[in-house]
Amino acid sequence: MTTPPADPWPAPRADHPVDAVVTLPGSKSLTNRALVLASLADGPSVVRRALRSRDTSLMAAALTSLGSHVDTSGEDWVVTPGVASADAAVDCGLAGTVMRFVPPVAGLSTGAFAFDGDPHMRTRPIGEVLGALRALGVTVDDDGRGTLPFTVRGTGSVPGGLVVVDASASSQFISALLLAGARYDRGVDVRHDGKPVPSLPHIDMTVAMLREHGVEVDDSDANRWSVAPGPVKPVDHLIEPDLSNAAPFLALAALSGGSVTVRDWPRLTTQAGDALRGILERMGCVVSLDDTGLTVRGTGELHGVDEDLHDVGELAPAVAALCALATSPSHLRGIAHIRGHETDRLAALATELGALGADVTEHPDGLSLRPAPLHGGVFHTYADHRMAHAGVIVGAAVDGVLVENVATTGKTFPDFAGFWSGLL
Ligand SMILES: O=C(O)C1=C[C@@H](OP(=O)(O)O)[C@@H](O)[C@H](O)C1
Ligand SMILES: C=C(OP(=O)(O)O)C(=O)O
Repeated sequence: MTTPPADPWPAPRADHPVDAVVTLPGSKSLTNRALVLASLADGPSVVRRALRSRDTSLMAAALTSLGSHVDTSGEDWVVTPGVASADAAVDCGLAGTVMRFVPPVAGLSTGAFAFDGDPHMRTRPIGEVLGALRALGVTVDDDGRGTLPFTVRGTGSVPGGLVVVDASASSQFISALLLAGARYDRGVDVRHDGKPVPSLPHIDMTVAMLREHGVEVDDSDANRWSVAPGPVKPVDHLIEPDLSNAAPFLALAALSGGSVTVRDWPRLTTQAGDALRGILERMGCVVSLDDTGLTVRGTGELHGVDEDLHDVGELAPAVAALCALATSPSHLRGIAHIRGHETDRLAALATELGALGADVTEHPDGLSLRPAPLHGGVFHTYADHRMAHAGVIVGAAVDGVLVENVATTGKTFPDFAGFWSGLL
């Protein structure tokens, strides 16, 4: 048992170039997709090197409530599909993947499944998924606000078919319908109608994993994804390290002028975090990928950048923190949708970086930052793991930064504070 970190937590300073080789925990997005697909398969699957964190434990518990057996006792999790024998409550915590991916699966189980989550989760959007499920033949009871709480009444089968959604608030709306769609009587044909869908690499990840499970997916037209009805083959997945959670560690090399290697960085991946390679290079780092992993070397230069992060919005908090330390202005664009993440990340970043002296302007769809001297103070996280990452990045470069509720990193990274301190 690790001791909980102090709250607020004095973020350790990197007062020397940090040289480290790190092995990071598995990807949240890959683990939770692997668990969902395993629960829909026609035999048991193994999820190797599963991420053990709050979001993935909530997913395992949710799928257990729907009748699957999920053995999480070892490093490799074993999922045996099944159907529920009783009504159940599903706790989504603050996990978008649980709130969006599980209701379409619940329609295939039998019983009344009552979904709820953390207080902030009741403000994150889900209405488009609930509307789509109704159009596909699933009964959903809610109060009409399009948020938690709601109840899915599963009957053991879902007619499926064509559905139109506006997924401009979250790519997870599309992934959710695709993941369960092969098990619907007519499959699903999902069309997006609205402003551009954010985080497209995450939909590509869904499609790639469905294909690994033998599911036929047609994504040849923009804004349309069609999943043919059919069985989901059991597959053993080896989970890659979480590349988005690599951001603070690579940032440490960038800001301290050191060198950090993240072991087992895949040469080919569907993870959005892979975009860090280009972003850090544009900020002035030397980046190389070899058989050991990805190495980022800080050069002593940290340039500002102009980045459209629409596809990789989950990187925005860490990138914004680095931009606040850069020696030239930055503009981060295309990320209005991250206002619907664990907190309104644009408002939270503007407030918290600003409180430490950053010259930051909040725009409807992004942030701009100009060089300014930073100082210590309390950095609030709003229960958002990636806000905590932003706080520790600034704290590594600036004296006296205290990160409130650093333990919120447990959403996707066990004992983050202990691991981080171990490098400094
Ligand atoms: O499907 C997924 O695993 C995710 C999709 C993205 O969500 P949005 O499309 O809501 O940005 C991403 O930001 C989130 O961290 C994980
Ligand atoms: C947006 C995120 O999470 P979630 O899966 O809860 O949407 C995130 O991890 O940055």
